[in-house]
Amino acid sequence: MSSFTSFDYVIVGGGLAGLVLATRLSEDANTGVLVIEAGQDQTSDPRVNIPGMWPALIRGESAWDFKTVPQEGLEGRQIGFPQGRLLGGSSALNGLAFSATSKANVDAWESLGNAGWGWKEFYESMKRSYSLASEGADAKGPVQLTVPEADTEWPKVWTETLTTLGFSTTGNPFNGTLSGGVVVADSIDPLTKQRSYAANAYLEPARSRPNLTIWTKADAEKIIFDRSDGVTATGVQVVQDGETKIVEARKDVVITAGTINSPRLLELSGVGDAKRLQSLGIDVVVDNPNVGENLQNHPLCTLSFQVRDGPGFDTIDKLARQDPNAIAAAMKAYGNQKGPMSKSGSNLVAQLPTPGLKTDDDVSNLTALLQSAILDGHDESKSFAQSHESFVRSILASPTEATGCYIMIPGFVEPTSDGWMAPAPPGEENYLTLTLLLAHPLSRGSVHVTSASADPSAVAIDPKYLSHPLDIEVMAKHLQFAENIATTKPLVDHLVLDGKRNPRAPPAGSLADLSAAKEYLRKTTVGAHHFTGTCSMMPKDVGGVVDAQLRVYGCRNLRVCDASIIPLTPRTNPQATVYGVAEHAARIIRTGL
Ligand SMILES: Cc1cc2nc3c(=O)[nH]c(=O)nc-3n(C[C@H](O)[C@H](O)[C@H](O)COP(=O)(O)OP(=O)(O)OC[C@H]3O[C@@H](n4cnc5c(N)ncnc54)[C@H](O)[C@@H]3O)c2cc1C
Repeated sequence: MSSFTSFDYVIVGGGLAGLVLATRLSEDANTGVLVIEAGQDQTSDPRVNIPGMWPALIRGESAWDFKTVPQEGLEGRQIGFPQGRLLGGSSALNGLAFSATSKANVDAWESLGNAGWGWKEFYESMKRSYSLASEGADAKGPVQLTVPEADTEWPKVWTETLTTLGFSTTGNPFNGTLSGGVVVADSIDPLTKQRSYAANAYLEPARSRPNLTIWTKADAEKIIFDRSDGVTATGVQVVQDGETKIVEARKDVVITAGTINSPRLLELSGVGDAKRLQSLGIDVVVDNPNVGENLQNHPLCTLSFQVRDGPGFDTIDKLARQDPNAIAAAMKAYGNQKGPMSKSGSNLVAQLPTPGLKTDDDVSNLTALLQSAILDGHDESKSFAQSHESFVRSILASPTEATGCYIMIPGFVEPTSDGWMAPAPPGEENYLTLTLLLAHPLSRGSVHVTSASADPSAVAIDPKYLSHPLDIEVMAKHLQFAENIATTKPLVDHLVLDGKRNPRAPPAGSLADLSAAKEYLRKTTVGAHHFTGTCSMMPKDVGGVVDAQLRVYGCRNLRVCDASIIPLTPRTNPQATVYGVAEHAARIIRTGL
C-alpha cells in the first residue's frame, strides 16, 4: 500500500454530480481536485453519444447491475436496475429527458430545515447547468438541450388531446410551475445531435487544468478517518489496477457515488446504524441510523395500444424489431442529424393532477388513507413521515400540482416483470405507449450493506414499492385516466382500441374497475431509474444524514453531494434536479460554508 500526494478535494464518483463539482471547484486554479471513478472513460463511445442508442449500455460493464429484494407490493417480484458505471455516471447512459421538478417540491425541501434550498435559490443554481436557446439568456450552463423537431404528427395529437381534456399545453417546463402537457427537451447538443452530459459538457473543457486529476477504473473502498479529536475524514482508500492506494484530502472528501453507492460507501466506512454495522463486523465511526434510509423512486407502468397506421404516424417498432431497412433508414437520417436516433423519443410529457376527485368525499377518502398510514406507524421515522405526508397532502387535491407524470411514446415499450425491457411483440403491428410514473410516492425503503465486503452485490435494496396505501390508490386513478386519454380525440382516431395491446394488458375498458387497475399495477409496475433520498439533507433528528451544507453529521471534512441527498423525490425524471443540486453544492463549498 502506498500513500499519494494530497488534494484539496477528493471526489468519490465521477458521475453526474461528481463531474459538475470537480469542474466548478477546479475553476480556482489554487484548488487541487481529484475524481475517483470506478468505470471507464467512454466519452468517444457511440453508444454513449448517439442519443437513440441509450439503452445499449444499461447491461454490461458500463453499469452497476443492481436488483431489489423481493417487493411485497409487486407480488414478490425482484426488480433489476442499472446505474451508470463510467465517466459521467448515469448521465452517460440515461434516457436524456431533461425536465425540472416543481417549485412546491423544492420549497418543501427547505421547509424540512434546509435553509438556502428554497426554489428561488435552487432555480438560480439549476440554471447554471443547462442552455436552451428558447429558454432565454439567463440559462447559460454547459449541458446543451434540444427540443426535438416535430417530424411526425404525434406531438400535435398529444397537445390537442390534452387540450380537449382541459389541460394547458403552454407552460414553462423549467420554472417550477408546469402543469399539463409539454414537449420536454433532451440533453442533446443541437449542433452535433450527440448526448450532452457531465463528461463532455462539464469535464471535457476543464480536463487540461493542471489542478484537476481524474482516475478511472478506480474503486473507492472506504473513507479514512482520524479519530484523535472527534471524527475527521482525511482521505480515501482506493483500488486501481490491483493496487491499493490511500489518497489524502486536505479539505473535504466529497462522496458523489449515487443513491445506492453513497450510503454503501458510508456504511462500509463505519458511518451508519451502529447495531447493523457491528453485526456485520464493521468498526463503527459514526452512529447514524438514517444512513441508507428514505430510499424513494417512481413506480412506473405502461399501457400500449395498437396504432392505426398512416402517413405522419410513424413509430419506433420496426427499429425495435431490428428490421434491417428500418435500421439503415435511421442511421442514414442520423447522418443528417434527424430521425429516431437523434432524440430520446420520450419527449411527449404531461404533469397531471390527481384524477377523479369530483366531490369533497373523494378528497377526504384519499386523505383518510394518509392519516391511517401515519396512525398505523407505517414509518420508523415519524417526524419525517409527517413532513412527507403533509407535502403530499398539499398537492394531492390541487388542480394544478401533478401527482402523475405521463410520457407518450410512439412505439411498444413494456418492462419485463423483473424490470428490464421486453422485446417488441412479433407481428407487423405498430404501437403507442402511455408510460405512467407516480410523481410523489409515499412508499419509502432503504439500501444497506449485507456484509463488510466491498463486493457491490452485498447490498439489500428495498424500495418498498407500492407499500403505502395511498400510492396504489393514486396510481390506479392515474392508470384509469391514461385509458381516458387514449379514448379522447384526436388521439383515439389514431388507435385501434379493440386491437392489440401489450400482452399483459387487460381487455379494453376493464381498467374502469379500480380493483382491476390495482391488480394490473401489482402485476406490472417496476421502478424508474430515479432513486433519491438515502443520504437525505435534513436535521438529523428528522431523519437526515447531511446538513444544509451537505456535511455528514458526526464528522468533519466529509460531504455527500448527489441524488442521494434529495429528501423528497422530484416529480419527474431527476437529472435536471441533480444538476441543480450539484451546482448549488459547488456554490456552498466554494463560499466556504
Ligand atoms: C438507465 C437510466 C435512465 C435514466 N433516464 C433518465 C432520464 O431520461 N432523465 C433524467 O432526468 N434522469 C434519468 N436517469 C436518472 C439520472 O441519470 C440520475 O438521477 C443521475 O445521473 C444521478 O446522478 P448522481 O451523480 O447522483 O449519480 P451517477 O450519475 O450515477 O454517478 C455516480 C458515479 O459514482 C461512481 N461510483 C459509485 N461507487 C463508486 C466507488 N466506490 N468508487 C468509485 N466510483 C464510484 C459510479 O460509477 C458513477 O459514475 C436515468 C438513470 C438511469 C440509470
